[in-house]
Amino acid sequence: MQIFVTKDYQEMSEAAADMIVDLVEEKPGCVLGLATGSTPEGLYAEIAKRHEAEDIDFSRVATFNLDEYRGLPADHEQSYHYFMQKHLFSKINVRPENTHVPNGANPDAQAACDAYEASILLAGGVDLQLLGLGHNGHIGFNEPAPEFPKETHCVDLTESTINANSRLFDSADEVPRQAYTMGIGTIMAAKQVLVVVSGEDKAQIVRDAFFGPVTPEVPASILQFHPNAVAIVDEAAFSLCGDLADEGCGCGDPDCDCDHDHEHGEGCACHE
Ligand SMILES: N[C@@H]1[C@@H](O)[C@H](O)[C@@H](COP(=O)(O)O)O[C@@H]1O
Repeated sequence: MQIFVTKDYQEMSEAAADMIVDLVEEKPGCVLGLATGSTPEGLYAEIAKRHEAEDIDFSRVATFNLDEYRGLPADHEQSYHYFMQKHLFSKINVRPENTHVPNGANPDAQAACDAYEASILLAGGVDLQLLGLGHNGHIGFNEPAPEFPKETHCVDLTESTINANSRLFDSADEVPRQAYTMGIGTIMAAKQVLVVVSGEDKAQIVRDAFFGPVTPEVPASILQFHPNAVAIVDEAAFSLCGDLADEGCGCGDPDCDCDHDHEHGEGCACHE
């Protein structure tokens, strides 16, 4: 796993948007796996800006979101359908029929999840899967568990996730208790994975997930085994990992040989 450390949230968002835009330019018919949460908002804004300024074409891109709350229809303001529409889909020229989010309005969990998994396979699999990181190490809505769930499935959300996500609802009581999410197997099948993490409140989980033992109790730790995983983490989120980086500026890249005498991202070999 390659870890790049950026000065702040804005620099993290720009670096992640660059990776996604580069892929779309190289492979106009690529399949993007997308994520929700506060962390990707900045990078979606950057992508929208690049689309506008440089006419980046998304008309052949297909997208698959990681997850959706069970029981929320697509037009519910807290649904992930709505989030994606607001932050990205309405701002780029992606075709609505090419955007996919699990169908939270389908009460038949097995049918909704099986159909979603099949549609990813039919599209040829995900080229690049974007991920945020939950405070307990969840990715998508794969919560800490005794084993790694493989395919898209229905999950019971943990109290900590319900509380963390209640900031977006009127109260914690309104947060759905279940969600449909890609499984860890679905995520690991993506050709490339890009995790974005920002903020001091994520510092402990960054250390546990990216440097600790690989265990389903920290679902994101499995990404250490992905053959092409990149994490872009801001300094605040990386602040408990400095002693674990092999050498150099603390970015975690073993090939980095910079000399600490500069700001992250400036003249540092690992940011080129
Ligand atoms: N299901 C989403 C995850 O996909 C996301 O990564 C996580 C972290 O969100 P944030 O970026 O707001 O911290 O929250 C939610 O639970």
